Amino acid sequence: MKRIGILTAGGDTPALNATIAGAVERANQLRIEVIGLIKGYSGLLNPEVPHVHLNPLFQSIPELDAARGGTILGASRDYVSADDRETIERVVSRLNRLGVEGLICIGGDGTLNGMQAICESLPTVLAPKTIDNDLGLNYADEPSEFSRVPDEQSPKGYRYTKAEERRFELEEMVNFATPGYATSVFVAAQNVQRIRTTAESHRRIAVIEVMGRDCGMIALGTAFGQPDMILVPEVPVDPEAVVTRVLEILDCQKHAVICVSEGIKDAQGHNFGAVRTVKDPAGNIQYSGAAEAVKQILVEQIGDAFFTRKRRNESADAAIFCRKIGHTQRGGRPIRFDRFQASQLGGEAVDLLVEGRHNYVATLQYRDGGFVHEGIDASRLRDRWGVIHARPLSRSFYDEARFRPSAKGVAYLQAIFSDALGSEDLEAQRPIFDSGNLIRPYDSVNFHISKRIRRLCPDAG
Ligand SMILES: Nc1ncnc2c1ncn2[C@@H]1O[C@H](COP(=O)(O)OP(=O)(O)O)[C@@H](O)[C@H]1O
Ligand SMILES: O=P(O)(O)OC[C@H]1O[C@](O)(COP(=O)(O)O)[C@@H](O)[C@@H]1O
Repeated sequence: MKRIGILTAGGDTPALNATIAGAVERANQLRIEVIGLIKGYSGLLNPEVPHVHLNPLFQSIPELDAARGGTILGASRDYVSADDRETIERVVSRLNRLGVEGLICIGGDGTLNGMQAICESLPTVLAPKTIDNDLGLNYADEPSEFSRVPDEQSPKGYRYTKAEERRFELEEMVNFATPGYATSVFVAAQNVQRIRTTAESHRRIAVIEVMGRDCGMIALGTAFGQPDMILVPEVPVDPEAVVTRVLEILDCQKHAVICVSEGIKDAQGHNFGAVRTVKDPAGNIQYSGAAEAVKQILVEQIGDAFFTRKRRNESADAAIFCRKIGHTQRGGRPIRFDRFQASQLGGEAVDLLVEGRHNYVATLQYRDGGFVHEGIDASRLRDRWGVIHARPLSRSFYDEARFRPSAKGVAYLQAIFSDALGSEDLEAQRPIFDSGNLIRPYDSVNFHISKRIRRLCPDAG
């Protein structure tokens, strides 16, 4: 194999450049050229296929820095339909014209679905990414637990349901954690800590919303910031139980911090917040307002009198505030766990292509108290209809009565985070007060990369 392509698709994470850097480093050792494809699948759909040679003379370009968040290649959510054979053939012929003999897609479950269309014509490997940590399986036979049930509300006329999960050991998990997750938990947990002291001083209730779509992994990880309660999408939220617990907490500490995952649901499966369909045939939806919905319940159930009687704010509305951590969870420098594991998985993806694997996934496995990297056939992640489902947070990781991680959840988090941060991560915070920041404009990597971008002469059509 002389030349491979690499792209980053889906929502970005802080660890994408680390994965690219790891892949390029391994390719340098093997003397393979790496062509970076700009803006995910969008670049492949563009007849000019904007691209960058990432390792001229088998040396990484200086813009590629594993410690820099985001992706120097850009990312998008453009859809590649497996049914549109004409477009797929054009995409493959463009990659052939570029001399690309194998493709690494850095992405999550959506990216893997998109990759399926190409893998029949070109060897492809997925290097995982997603802050949501929903790419993988809790145990190998999990896909067989999904069934289809009729649903008139759904455009397809059906939806998927999952049987009760079985007991499993942590070592059975397929893709234990995904690069990007650790940094987002680091950011979210720090935010929880920061919001805590102001809620405490002013005797208020803070409702903090974190990302994750329908997976409560990020919310679970915020336990490191010691919120009083965590609400996750996998466990239906019972408003009465939430109010009771909040009152108990207020009774002993006069304030409360609640962390809610953006996708939390009630017993009927309805989302607490608003669900907005985005123009993405992949079916991605955007959640918003889960924290506000929880606040509303508390305002109505606890009422103004409770707060005024205790001279804690003039109303329930004033006493309860919401904060959405938002895209700060996806941005900035990756912490050591993400930098290291992302680079390793990037390298593993190159090795898998060189071994001649088609449609494979480079995964992180937990074995004997440490991590190993392993290639698996992507079909292992599919159910009997060929669908890849987002991995849910295992209910065994969550203590429903205490709204906290269970003992098993604690063991899972410890495995990832006990050595996740390096002293260099703390040192990297120092330059924030560099007085040069006050006078120098931001030096955008896009500006430098755009000088390196090359294009194919557009093909017919
Ligand atoms: N079933 C599918 N078929 C083709 N392309 C898909 C499919 N699902 C997702 N994609 C595409 O893969 C890319 C990444 O998907 P997305 O869901 O945004 O992120 P992630 O890979 O993190 O799950 C997007 O460009 C999306 O349009
Ligand atoms: O950037 P957008 O389009 O607002 O997307 C927000 C979504 O992206 C994520 O950060 C990551 O999603 P993907 O890994 O599926 O790309 C979700 O947690 C969140 O719901």
